[in-house]
Amino acid sequence: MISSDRMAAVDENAEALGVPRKQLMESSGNAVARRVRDLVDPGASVAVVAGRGNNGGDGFVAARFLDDYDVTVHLLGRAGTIATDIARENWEALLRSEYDAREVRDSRDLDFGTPDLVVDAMLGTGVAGEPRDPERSAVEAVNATDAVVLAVDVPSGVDADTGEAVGVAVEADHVVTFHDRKPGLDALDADVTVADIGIPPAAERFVGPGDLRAPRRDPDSAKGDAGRVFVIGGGPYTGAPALAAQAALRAGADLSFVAVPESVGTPIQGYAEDLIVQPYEGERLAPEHVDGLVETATSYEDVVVLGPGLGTADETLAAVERFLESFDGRAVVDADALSVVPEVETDAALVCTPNRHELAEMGGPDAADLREAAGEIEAFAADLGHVVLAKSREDVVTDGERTRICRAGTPGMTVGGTGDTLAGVAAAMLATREPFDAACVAPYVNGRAAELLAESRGDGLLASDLLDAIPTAIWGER
Ligand SMILES: NC(=O)C1=CN([C@@H]2O[C@H](COP(=O)(O)OP(=O)(O)OC[C@H]3O[C@@H](n4cnc5c(N)ncnc54)[C@H](O)[C@@H]3O)[C@@H](O)[C@H]2O)[C@H](O)CC1
Ligand SMILES: [K+]
Repeated sequence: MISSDRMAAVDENAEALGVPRKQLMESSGNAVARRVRDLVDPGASVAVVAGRGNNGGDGFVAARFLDDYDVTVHLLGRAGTIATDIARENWEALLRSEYDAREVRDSRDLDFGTPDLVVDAMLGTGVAGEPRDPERSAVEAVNATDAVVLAVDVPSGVDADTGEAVGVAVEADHVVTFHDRKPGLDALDADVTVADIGIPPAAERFVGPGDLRAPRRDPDSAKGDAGRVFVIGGGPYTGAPALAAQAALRAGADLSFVAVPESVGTPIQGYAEDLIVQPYEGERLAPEHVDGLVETATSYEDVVVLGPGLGTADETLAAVERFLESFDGRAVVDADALSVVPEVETDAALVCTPNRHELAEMGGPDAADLREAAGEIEAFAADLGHVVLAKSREDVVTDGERTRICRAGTPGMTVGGTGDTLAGVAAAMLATREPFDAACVAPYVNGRAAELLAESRGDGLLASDLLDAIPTAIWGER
């Protein structure tokens, strides 16, 4: 089962893996034609009713695979308004080869005769709202025929995710959908087949550029803002919390707060004027600081980063435990704070970011090759009840049910501090995405940032160099 958002992401990932959309469209159209062959005999009359998006493009391709049928193609609207290059190219291919392909410039001119079969290629996953004319009239005309109706991907007017129709919708007898079932199709009274269109499994398994698409968290629950990040770190170390907090800003967070012992507040503020430093008394985090921190994080719905530079003093780890016991928001847990997670009962939604050694210390698999241990890491995350982003050359991201691999990055990233920037990016992503999504995208962004600097910095890369490259990794290349 695959949602339309995820499908669009996978589609873009496939393109980045060298399987362009036009090729997928060719396979889709071919699959539609094969289904036509199953349903009606050669010589039968087939009307392809096509919209101006890629759903229509699939219909144009299908026509080329049906030369032993009596095919007419009806484009709803003017060819000049075809929305995508690949659909337009396939339309023009029909014209050049003298297929019977017509523009329907006015819905009153809609006349596709009395075909044996109608291919509904009007609207697919790109539909927004109820079908407007000419699609609306065409949907009604299709429903009024006696023809067998074969819908491409999803019956026009039906929402692929919910199965609902806001206005009119095609009453399809058959649906050929692509790559994987769409959740909305289960509700339909139609026979559904799934066609393999040649999307490599890697497009789903590996995090890619498609995953960077618009945030998928419910905009209402995000309160319309890009999030405040609250880094709880520092004491024995000062660089780590500052890197995490700055990376969060570079990845789109609105505000970055750093709660640190007052002994290190001044140097940390000195690193960057963009940070809002909130000092608490003493030289390290201790249980007496926790109630105030929980209250701040909770009242502002901050995404917390817990761990960078905290150290391993007993009272600090007791404070981490106490924090997690009473916090019920979203947090990235990194570094020294990780060892506490398996011991604690928490209502918080956590993204844990262990490296290989920290993973083993948490009770996860002790493996030299994390990718090979992906199954065990998934089982560990299921047990833990939190998302695990296990960092290595190939990161393993899992919520205990789904597991993905992130291959982005460079050898230069073994330098200290890149884990801190990752934690900050993950927090910014967690402000606008679900935890698993955030955990998939964060190492991709951090790794892409390093890739962008590979030529200029090589093995001399510093974690602080990544800060500048993070925005380009997210927004620059799209
Ligand atoms: N990987 C894949 O799954 C592939 C899918 N393919 C097919 O592409 C469509 C989705 O194409 P897209 O261009 O995104 O959208 P649509 O064709 O569904 O529709 C967009 C088109 O329609 C107009 N429009 C939108 N809403 C309405 C409305 N309410 N009334 C009228 N018109 C509307 C909009 O302006 C656009 O012009 C997917 O379903 C598959 O069939 C590809 O083959 C590639 C691989
Ligand atoms: K359709």
